[in-house]
This record gives sequence, C-alpha cells and structure tokens, in this order.
Amino acid sequence: MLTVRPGRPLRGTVRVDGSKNAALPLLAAAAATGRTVHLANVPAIADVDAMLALLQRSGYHLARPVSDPRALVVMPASDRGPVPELSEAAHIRASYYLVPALLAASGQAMLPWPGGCRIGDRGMDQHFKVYAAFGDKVEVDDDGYRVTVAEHGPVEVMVDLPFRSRGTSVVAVLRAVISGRRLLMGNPNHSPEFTGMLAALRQIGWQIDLGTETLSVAPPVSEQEAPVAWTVPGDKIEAGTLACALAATGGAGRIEGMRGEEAAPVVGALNLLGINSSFEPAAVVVHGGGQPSGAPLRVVASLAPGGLDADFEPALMALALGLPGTHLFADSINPGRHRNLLSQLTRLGAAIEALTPTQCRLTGPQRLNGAAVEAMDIRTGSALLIAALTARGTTTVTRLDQLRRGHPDLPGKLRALGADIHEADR
Ligand SMILES: CC(=O)N[C@H]1[C@@H](OP(=O)(O)OP(=O)(O)OC[C@H]2O[C@@H](n3ccc(=O)[nH]c3=O)[C@H](O)[C@@H]2O)O[C@H](CO)[C@@H](O)[C@@H]1O
Ligand SMILES: C=C(OP(=O)(O)O)C(=O)O
Repeated sequence: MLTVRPGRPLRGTVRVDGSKNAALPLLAAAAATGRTVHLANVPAIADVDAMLALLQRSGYHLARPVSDPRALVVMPASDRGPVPELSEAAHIRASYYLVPALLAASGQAMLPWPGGCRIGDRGMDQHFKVYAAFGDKVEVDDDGYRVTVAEHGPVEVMVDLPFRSRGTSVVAVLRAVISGRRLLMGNPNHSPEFTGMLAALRQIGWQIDLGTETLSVAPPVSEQEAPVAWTVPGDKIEAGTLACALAATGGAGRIEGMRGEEAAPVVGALNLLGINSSFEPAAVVVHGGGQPSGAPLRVVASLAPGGLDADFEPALMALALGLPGTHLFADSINPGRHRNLLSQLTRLGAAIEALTPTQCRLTGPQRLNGAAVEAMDIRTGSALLIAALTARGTTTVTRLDQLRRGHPDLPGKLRALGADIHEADR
C-alpha cells in the first residue's frame, strides 16, 4: 500500500526508465529474428519479467550481463522443441506478441487469452486474420487459442487492417520475419512503439517501407552476421505522467531519458492549460510560473498517425481536475478505461460526468479529499498518484501490482521530486 499526502510543489530533475510498451515488442522481435540480440535499457517491471519467463519456457535462452542490470541478451531457441504450456501468458496483454517466435520455436503456439489491463473487451480477431493470411491454422475455445504454422504459405502476404491496431501490426511483421516472407499491410499502426520495432528490424537488413496508408516488409537481401544491439526507448508515458504531476502541484522540473517529442501531446496540453512546458530531443521540461488559462482541454485517444496515445489520457484527467475549464476526455480504443478511472477518482470526491461509457467531461478546479483507492490498472494507478498529490489529507493506494506491471518505481521518482509518498504495510 502507498500513502500519499499533499505537500509543496514538486521540483527537480528525474530520469524515466525504459518503456514497457516498447520493450515488449522488441523482446518478441529479438526472439523472432532467430539471432542473438543485446537489448539495453530494459525496464525491471512485472510485465517484462512475465515475458522473459515465457521466452525461457519456450526454449529461448536469456542472459543478464552482470555489469548492467538493465541489459539483456536474447539467444535463439536450441532445436524445434515441444509445444510449451504457457498459462502465465494470461497475465499480460502482450503475450500475443510471442506467437510468431513460438511458431518458429515449436511450430505451434498454444496460449490462454491474454490479460493485462482490464480496460474493456480487448479482442484478437485481427491477429487471427493475419495468421490465416499466412496460411496458418487457428483454433479458439473458451480458454485460449492455438495457431499452427503453415509450412508452405504464400510467398507474399497481403493484409488490410480495418483499424490501426498496434498489436496486430506487430504480430503481422513478426510473422513475416520468422518465415522470411514479404508482407504488404494496409492501414498500419504508426505509434513509436511499432515504428521503433521496425527501425530495429531495418538495422538487421529487413527492407521496410512505412507509408501513411501501407507498410511493406521484405527480407534482407543477404545473410547478416554482425552482433545485434538494440536499445529500449525511454518511457514516454512515464514522462507524461511525471510532467502532469509537476504541473498539478504547481511545480517545475525536468524529465530526461526519452525522446522528448514522443511526449509532445502532453506538452501541448500543458501549454494550452497555461502551464509553460517544452520538449527537447531527450527531455521534457515543465517551466512553471504560468497562469491557468481556463481553456477547455479536449483529450481524444486515437490510433491515427500522430494521434494521442490512449495511455496519456488518465494522467491528463487527474491534472485537469485541478485546473479551471470544462475538459472533455474520450477513449473509444479501450472501452473499459473510464469505468476504472472514474470509479476511483470519484472516491477522492471528483465530479466527472460520464457522457457515454467512453466519453466524460469534468469542470475544474475541484477540491479533492484523500481516500482509500485502488490502482485498477496501470494508468488508473498513476492518475491516482497525481490526484492524491493535490487532495486534502492522506490517500492510500492499493493494488500496487498493477503499477509495477508498467513502472519500475514511479513512487520513487515522485519522491525524488519532493512528493510525500511512502510505502506502508496494511
Ligand atoms: C502492450 C501495449 O502496447 N499495449 C497498448 C496497446 O494495447 P493493444 O495491444 O490492445 O492495442 P491494439 O491497438 O492492438 O488494440 C486496441 C483495441 O482494439 C481492439 N482489437 C485489437 C486487436 C484485435 O485483433 N481485435 C480488437 O478488437 C481491442 O479492443 C483493443 O483493446 O495499445 C493500447 C491503445 O493504444 C494501449 O492502451 C496499450 O497500452
Ligand atoms: C493498457 C496497458 O497495458 P497492456 O496493454 O499491457 O494491458 C497500458 O500500458 O496502459
């Protein structure tokens, strides 16, 4: 359990860890390449630990250089082994990224339905269309799904996504990688987590062309032998969360360790609200000292290229509660997100009007009061920390397992900026 009390404005400089949502596709891609890959800046979080356990259980070899606890080496699976039983895959959403590597390692992937944040009905139908396009056999039942590799599928696979799913885009590319086939995909995802994985594959010779409407992927023209070294980018969502925490307490500070422009949507929102902020190539800076503008914030999560990553929204909602104006939030990508967020923020006394299950509106500034709340999912947890820093009295936050799925130590970073946050036994 965490206890959080309000205090003086946060100040200082802090460095983010590697991003969960960038690390998970890179780990799956490393396995899918069948090469030894050195990964740097791997965050020490529960979802990464789960992914590593799944990789090992599937026959892949892992090593952690003693000189750097955040580095990891992923080595190919020895021989085509038996199909592993992977019940832990139910704990994380991104276990589905492993399907191509499993097809490479044992010819079949047999997995329970993925878990992760409980933020609505999170389908996999588009993934199955991808496997079918490669000629694979897909079977589903109440407990999970099974994909059996097609040994002789089409030489070039064409897939048109009905919407720009990040998960489907990742698995389609990795399915092409394990088979050395060409892929042409319509309506691809454009998030930095996906384009970062594409850049990593380009580095080892894959010919990848990402346009606004289409993605083409073709195998390297020659065998590559050089050592492979990839780096997990810093966590843009952690950076956005910390920026909102600085802003919510009227503080100022600098967040380093990620590509600053990936946090541009948060910087833009802060400036609109009257909180002077900027980004640099590898930092976000909250300058502080501005006057609240009263401007209405409109935060709409979108999978469109350049659209707002849904995971930024909860922290912005917590910030907006303390600032004048009527602010609108929408996340139709994750239809259960607001249910989690609103149920907990209202425990702190927040008045948020649910316009639809995926749209809500609030008018600030509101006075919040400390209460007992639960981190129902990762981003609800981080939003609650921000809200608690501005609430009167003490807030206790439980379900820290959710926070630890995505952040090695978010409370510690807030504490380093001066927040009164402590772990306590119940
Ligand atoms: C590990 C990871 O990076 N997770 C992120 C990823 O989740 P996730 O991997 O679920 O994101 P996708 O873009 O693939 O899917 C978004 C939504 O589309 C729907 N869908 C998706 C695939 C499919 O075959 N059928 C289907 O119905 C689901 O409701 C899903 O929740 O993007 C979300 C939205 O940007 C973020 O909030 C998550 O943090
Ligand atoms: C929704 C999230 O994670 P996942 O997709 O892994 O459940 C998240 O990172 O906020």
